[in-house]
Amino acid sequence: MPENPITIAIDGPSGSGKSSVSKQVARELGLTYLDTGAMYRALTWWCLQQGIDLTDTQEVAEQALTYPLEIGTDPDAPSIHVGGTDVAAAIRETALSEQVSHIATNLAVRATMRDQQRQLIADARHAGAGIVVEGRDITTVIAPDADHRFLLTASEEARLARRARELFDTDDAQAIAATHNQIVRRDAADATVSAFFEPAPGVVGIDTSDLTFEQSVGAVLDAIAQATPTPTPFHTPDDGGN
Ligand SMILES: Nc1ncnc2c1ncn2[C@@H]1O[C@H](COP(=O)(O)OP(=O)(O)OP(=O)(O)O)[C@@H](O)[C@H]1O
Ligand SMILES: Nc1ccn([C@H]2C[C@H](O)[C@@H](COP(=O)(O)O)O2)c(=O)n1
Repeated sequence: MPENPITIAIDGPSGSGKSSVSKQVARELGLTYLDTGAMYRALTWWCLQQGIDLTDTQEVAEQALTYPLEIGTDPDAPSIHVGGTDVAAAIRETALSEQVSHIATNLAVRATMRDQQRQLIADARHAGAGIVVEGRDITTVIAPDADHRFLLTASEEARLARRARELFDTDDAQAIAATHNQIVRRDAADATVSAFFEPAPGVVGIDTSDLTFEQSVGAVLDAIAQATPTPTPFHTPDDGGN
């Protein structure tokens, strides 16, 4: 268990690779992993289940305070339940992805999510575990004091192709067109409340457009290694420096 558990914050637009890269970085460094986007998705699922109008900002904000979320932080088995129901698959469905921005642009919801996410990070640290946290506002709002902060980017073309391949197993023109709402339209809405296209000062930007997945993970790990000072051996004044 690390004595001084680190926090690694990773942001980026849709399809930049932040979820898959963050999970792998957490595995390789033996850290826990928090997918904050899953929390917005889970609240969306819950509100839809309750028949709540997602544009009713006050009602949705009240649900954010009380919805029965349980989120696991094991990068090998990230789990998410709402009211005891496993929602891991349901929150990735296209229909839900196309509605989650109603929730993510609700400023009262964001304030509640900020408190909940900071508490989850604090819980991990108190348990002696480091954590990789990914989303849209982790480097800037949730954990601006994180030990390492990254913004993963990729060209729109690369991001559309990745998501099309994930959803349809092909990146032909029809698949790209069907993916447009989930990437371009959603990012445009989400970018009205968070800045995730350009790295904030002090945040390391990594363009993954022309990288393989493994190279993206390597770029993050290399940057962490370079920024981590190697301990210098301790010498007493009379040991001659040996
Ligand atoms: N160079 C790369 N870096 C990261 N992921 C890549 C790369 N090349 C291809 N991929 C693939 O692209 C997909 C990226 O999906 P991922 O869910 O990680 O993105 P995301 O940024 O978290 O998107 P969203 O915010 O919509 O969930 C994965 O299937 C991943 O394997
Ligand atoms: N810190 C965060 C995390 C996510 N969001 C928004 C952006 C998306 O519309 C939605 C789902 O995120 P994804 O699973 O696609 O990463 O939640 C946000 O605003 N802030």
